[in-house]
Order: sequence, then structure tokens, then C-alpha cells
Amino acid sequence: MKVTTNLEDIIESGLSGSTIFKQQKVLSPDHIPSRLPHREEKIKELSLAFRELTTNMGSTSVRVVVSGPTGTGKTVTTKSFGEALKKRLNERGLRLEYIHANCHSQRTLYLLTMEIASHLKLPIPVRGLSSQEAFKIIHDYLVKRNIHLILTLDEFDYLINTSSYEDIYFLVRLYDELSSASRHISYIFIMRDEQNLYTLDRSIRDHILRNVIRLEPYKSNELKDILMDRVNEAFYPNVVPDETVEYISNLYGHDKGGSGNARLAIEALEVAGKIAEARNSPLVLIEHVKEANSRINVEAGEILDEIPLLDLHLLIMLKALINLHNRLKVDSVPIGKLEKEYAELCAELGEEPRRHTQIYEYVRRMKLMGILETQQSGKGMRGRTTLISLSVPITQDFEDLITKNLRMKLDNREEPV
Ligand SMILES: Nc1ncnc2c1ncn2[C@@H]1O[C@H](COP(=O)(O)OP(=O)(O)OP(=O)(O)O)[C@@H](O)[C@H]1O
Repeated sequence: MKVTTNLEDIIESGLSGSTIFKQQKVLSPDHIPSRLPHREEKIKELSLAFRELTTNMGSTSVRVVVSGPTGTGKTVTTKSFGEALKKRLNERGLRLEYIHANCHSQRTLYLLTMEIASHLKLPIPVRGLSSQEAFKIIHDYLVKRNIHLILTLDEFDYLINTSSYEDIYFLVRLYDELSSASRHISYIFIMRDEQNLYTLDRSIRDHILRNVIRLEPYKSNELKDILMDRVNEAFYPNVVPDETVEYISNLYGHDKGGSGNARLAIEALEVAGKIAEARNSPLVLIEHVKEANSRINVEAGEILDEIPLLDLHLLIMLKALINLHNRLKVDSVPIGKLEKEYAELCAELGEEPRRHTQIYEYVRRMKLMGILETQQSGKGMRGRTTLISLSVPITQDFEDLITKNLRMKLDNREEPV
């Protein structure tokens, strides 16, 4: 009988209102906050890029690339900008539509076209039309109604890899393809790495790369401002001490060796809140964040599981990257330097180094596996080069794991006949 009562008590306390969260939904990744600390300047840059629309609507088509690593606010910044611009221009009597399409879900021109048609509530015959013909119908509709559409292609990197050259060419060089004198579609291309554009033909690339707005990983003081807003909205007053927010900001702040990813920082805050609640703690403490962090970082665990499956030369490359990291005390290294270090290590190990193109292929493969991250070098370096870094922190354990697997692969290599 007593057991039942206890169970009922537990369930009752679970069902009754939270003592920690006032409004947990503002911590969800889809929530669009009313303020975007440290992205005001980027929104200004977007406004400047689209300024011509206000004076020349109907005869101009703007293209902007918004790029940056994951969790730097690319989606939330463009969405907020698009919706605010729409509101502003509509108030001035100009007809603007904003569509934010995700190329992961809409991975072909056909699916994209259907998404736009559904947003505009425009019935399009499903059969008998090619995607390009359907797209032209949409354009005619926009011309007739004098509507300008800003189409944001989120995760455009993905479309590049999945769509045909013809479809991408058509989308990007729309106004070379359409015989329309008036221009009713502008684009925002969202990419993690604009270097992926270099896999495209120059005629397409040059059309896209005119205006690039780059979002950098967040520093710890920036994350602190972002988190404070969420704390005020999502939690009851005084439940999250300042030192907890500070701890998360330092953990994820790029200047403190973290990824600078706001999504992970917000997730850590939410998971820590849930842990505090489950432990009946009136406060969200640093120990709850630590526990939350180990739960969130299963991703890193999955990466570690891949290491024993890697081929010998991929392991040599990783070892070369670790050596450079230890020697130069930097997180990312130019690909040329990595290649040189790799060749030297191969010589030491009695292995024939792979050719240049193969090295690029290795990097691409490990990037797809989530082991490596690449970035285009910015100002301050001669020429442009690809910078390579590891996606997981280089700890002694990680180094030992690579060395152990490398040794095993070396021991098992076939003797030359
Ligand atoms: N400046 C900011 N102010 C408030 N919240 C932010 C800010 N930047 C990012 N966020 C929040 O961080 C999370 C991740 O942002 P977002 O999805 O826009 O990043 P992203 O760069 O598009 O990431 P990905 O490349 O992984 O898609 C979201 O919950 C978003 O609301």
C-alpha cells in the first residue's frame, strides 16, 4: 500500500508544474528569440545587401551567401532578417515573400519548387511538367502579382552534392535562363563552408560568391549574453546562478577552446535544468552542467568508435595532425603543412606517402565522417588555403587511441613481396 502511495506522489510531483522551468519551449532549437545578441551587425549587412530591393523592386535580384560553422546562428539570423524585412516592406506597400527552405529536406529542384508553390498556395500540376517548367510558372505568378520572393536555401552545401549540375545552374543563373526582363527572385545561400562552392563550375560560383557574410564561432562573452536572454525567459527567477551561465559560456566559447556553437550551449543549459529538476535541486548547478555535457557529447563518442575502422594512411594523417597541434600549439593547420608532416611521418614509418589528390580525398572522407573540420583561411595569410582541424578535443586519451590503432595497423600490414 505504501509503495503505491509513493509512486502516486512521484507521479503527482512530476505532473505538477515545474519548479525550474517557467517556459521550457524557448530553449528549443526552433524557437526564434526576439533579440539576437552579437548578430545585429550581420543583420545590418544583410539589410545593406538587400537595400536595392526597396528602390528597384522588380528589376533587381540579390544573392548573398551566409556562411559559418554549425551553431553560429546562420538559420536564426536569416529567418529573423527575412521576416522583419517582409514586415517592413509590406508596411511600405511593397509585396515581399520570404521562404526559408532546407535543402536537406528539399534536396532537388523538384522538391524545392513544390515547397515554394505550397508556400505561395499556388496549385501546380504535378504531372507532365519538368521542375524547370514548374519553376517558370512560379516566376510568372510572381511577375503577374508583382511579388518579390527571397528564397533562402539553407544547407546549400547539401544541394550541391545531391542535385544535378543543370538544376543548380538553372537556379543560380535564373535570369540567364528565363527570358523575363523583370526580376522577382533573390537568394540567400546558407553554407557551413563556402569552400564547397569550389566544386562547382566557375560560371555558377562567380554568380554566388559576390556577397559573403561570414558568421564566426561565438566567444564566451557572446555566448553568455545569448544564454542570459534564454535564462530570463525560460527559467524562474534566481534558479540559474550566474556562475552556471559563466561555466557553460567558458565551456563552449571559441576563445576558450570550445566550438563556439550556440546550439550546444543552449542544449547544455536545458539538459542541466532537467537534471536539476530530476534531482529536486532548487538551483541549476555547475555539477548539473557537467553531467549534461557528458550526455550531449555522445557525438564525440561516436567519432571515437570510427577510429579503429580507419585505414592505415588515414591514421597516419591524424597522427600528423596531432603532432602539428602539439608542436605548433594551434587548433587548425593549413593542408599543405599537414601534407608535409604526413609525408615525413610516412618516411619514418617506411610507408609510401599517398599522392596529393588522394590527400584531399582523405580529408573529404574524414570530414563526412565528422572527424575533421575544414575552413577556408581568412585574411592575414598569403593566398587562400584550407585549414584542417579535428572535431574532437585533442586529449592524451585521443592521442593514445590513434597511436594504438596506428601501431596495430602497422603490425598487420602486408610485407612487400
Ligand atoms: N545571436 C544569437 N542570439 C540568440 N540565439 C542564438 C544566436 N545565435 C544562435 N542562436 C541559437 O542557437 C541555436 C543554433 O542557431 P542556428 O540554428 O541559427 O545555427 P546555424 O549556424 O544555422 O547551425 P547549423 O549550421 O548547424 O544549421 C538556435 O537555437 C538559435 O536560436
